[in-house]
Amino acid sequence: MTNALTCDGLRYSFGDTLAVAGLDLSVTQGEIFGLLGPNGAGKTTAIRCVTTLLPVQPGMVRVFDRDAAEDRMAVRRLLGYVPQQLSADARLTGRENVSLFARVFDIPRRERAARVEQALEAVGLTDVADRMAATFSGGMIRRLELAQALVSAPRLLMLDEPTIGLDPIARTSVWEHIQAVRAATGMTVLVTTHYMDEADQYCDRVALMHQGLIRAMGAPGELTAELRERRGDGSAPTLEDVFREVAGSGLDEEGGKFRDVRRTRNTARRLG
Ligand SMILES: Nc1ncnc2c1ncn2[C@@H]1O[C@H](COP(=O)(O)OP(=O)(O)OP(=O)(O)O)[C@@H](O)[C@H]1O
Repeated sequence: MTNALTCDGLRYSFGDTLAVAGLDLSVTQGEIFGLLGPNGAGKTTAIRCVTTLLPVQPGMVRVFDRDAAEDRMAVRRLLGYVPQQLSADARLTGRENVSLFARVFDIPRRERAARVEQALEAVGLTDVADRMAATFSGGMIRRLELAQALVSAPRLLMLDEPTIGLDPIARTSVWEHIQAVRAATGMTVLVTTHYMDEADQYCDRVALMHQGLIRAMGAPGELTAELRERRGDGSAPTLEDVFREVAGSGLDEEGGKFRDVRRTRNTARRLG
């Protein structure tokens, strides 16, 4: 079966900073795959390379067997992307925001209204679709952004820190909608997060990324079981413990550079 996404030695530098240092990754069709790591690990840069927003060399990124360097437009048509920074317009209603994306994606006029309704329904926003987005809670805004991405019926949906800054109830709701959409459509989902507990609960497989490289990859249960075996002391390690072992530090101590933390905090503040 064709992989939804293959990265083969993906590298990307900003000047002297090697943000992604040779990433090898395969995401199977239909899975929810988590790219995990602290601020500054290179997750967003890797995602931007896949979306074709950052240029890559031929052979480094393939989406459903289309090369991101050689077949950029075909790759873009297969993708949905919800960036970490907010992308909904507060002065438009929920429905207007999704309609705007339907026009941007060039969905034929006669299908547009139905596709917008489907997308709003998929994220549970039908009843509030005529309210201004400015009145939405942080969790509702995240779900609205999910609807914006879903309206084009992408085959690979990429979400950058979809639950950052949300309260636990809103986080659960965002994840449940992601799972429901996957179940209904068979869509593949690639999600970045630094919340290990969420990844453990909702992702089929995860890759733990640190300083531009993947340090461990597998189903969360497999990774923790392997560590339990290595330790052999009967303790029940978490994914956070696996990360600590492969990266030499926990996520909290890691911290990231000032600009990475500032960006995360800005997103969290605007949603909170
Ligand atoms: N536009 C940029 N210019 C210069 N350096 C950058 C830029 N974007 C990212 N970097 C650097 O590249 C590295 C990887 O950053 P990236 O944003 O990909 O990490 P991340 O894992 O997504 O973190 P976050 O959780 O903060 O989004 C960091 O060292 C970061 O400072």
